[in-house]
Amino acid sequence: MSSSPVAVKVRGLWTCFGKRVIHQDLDLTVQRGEILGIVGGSGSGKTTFLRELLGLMQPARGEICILGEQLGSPGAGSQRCLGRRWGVLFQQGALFSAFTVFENVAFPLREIKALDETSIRDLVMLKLGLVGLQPSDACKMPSELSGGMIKRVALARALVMEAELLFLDEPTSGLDPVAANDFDQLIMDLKNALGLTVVMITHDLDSLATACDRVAVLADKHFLAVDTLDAVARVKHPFIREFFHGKRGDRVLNCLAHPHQQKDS
Ligand SMILES: Nc1ncnc2c1ncn2[C@@H]1O[C@H](COP(=O)(O)OP(=O)(O)OP(=O)(O)O)[C@@H](O)[C@H]1O
Repeated sequence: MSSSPVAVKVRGLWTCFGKRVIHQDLDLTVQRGEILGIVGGSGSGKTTFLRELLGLMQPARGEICILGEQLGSPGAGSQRCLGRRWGVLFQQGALFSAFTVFENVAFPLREIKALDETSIRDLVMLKLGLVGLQPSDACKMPSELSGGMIKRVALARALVMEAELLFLDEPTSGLDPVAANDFDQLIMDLKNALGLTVVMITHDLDSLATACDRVAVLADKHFLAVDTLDAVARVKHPFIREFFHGKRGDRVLNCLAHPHQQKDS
């Protein structure tokens, strides 16, 4: 296992669909133990970038190093093995609708065929508790769960292999503000308790302000800025002005600058 302080390193990454260039010479470094938020306009290539980080898609050019291992390089540990060190939470949770909560979370453990049923049961129940679900939720079907609970089950499944790194795609989408805030808090608690590194795609300004240590802004095929929210919001670019300085953006940034006033605003 690598002890590098860098969890994700991307260098000179180009993505093309036919002649269309989506990413041009992207560089990104994510430190271990940080929560990085990625924002960008619709179609800027956030999901495509995430797919490349997950090894689901090959970039046209460039290098991606995850937890010290270069994606696609022979002999650097199989991608399957590396996959066990990271977890993914897809936008809609992507639970198996015909499986109970317990079976959904147990699924990756059963796939590796290395644990007996008692160990699987103990691990699943531990992870359900970690994400704030009750033991009685284990036998529920996904159709019986709220949006927030579905995200929590998906998170438990992403963590069940003892992931060191979590990739989250729009984790708070579809949640009301209270559930979204609870979920952000859960991500921060897990980061602190488990030392997780988190890379999340999000449009949610509140998530960026409360949960993310740094923000990467993807626009015009590049990362325009990768910095704290405060610093990023000061970059002069039309996308940043529109995204961070609408009415809601200014409120969030104001709360960030004056946290003691947050309750009054
Ligand atoms: N398989 C594909 N073939 C061709 N073009 C694609 C393919 N996948 C994505 N694209 C194009 O690449 C661009 C980036 O898509 P992507 O889904 O990564 O954007 P995004 O930033 O995640 O957008 P959104 O926020 O709307 O989900 C889009 O213009 C999309 O149409």
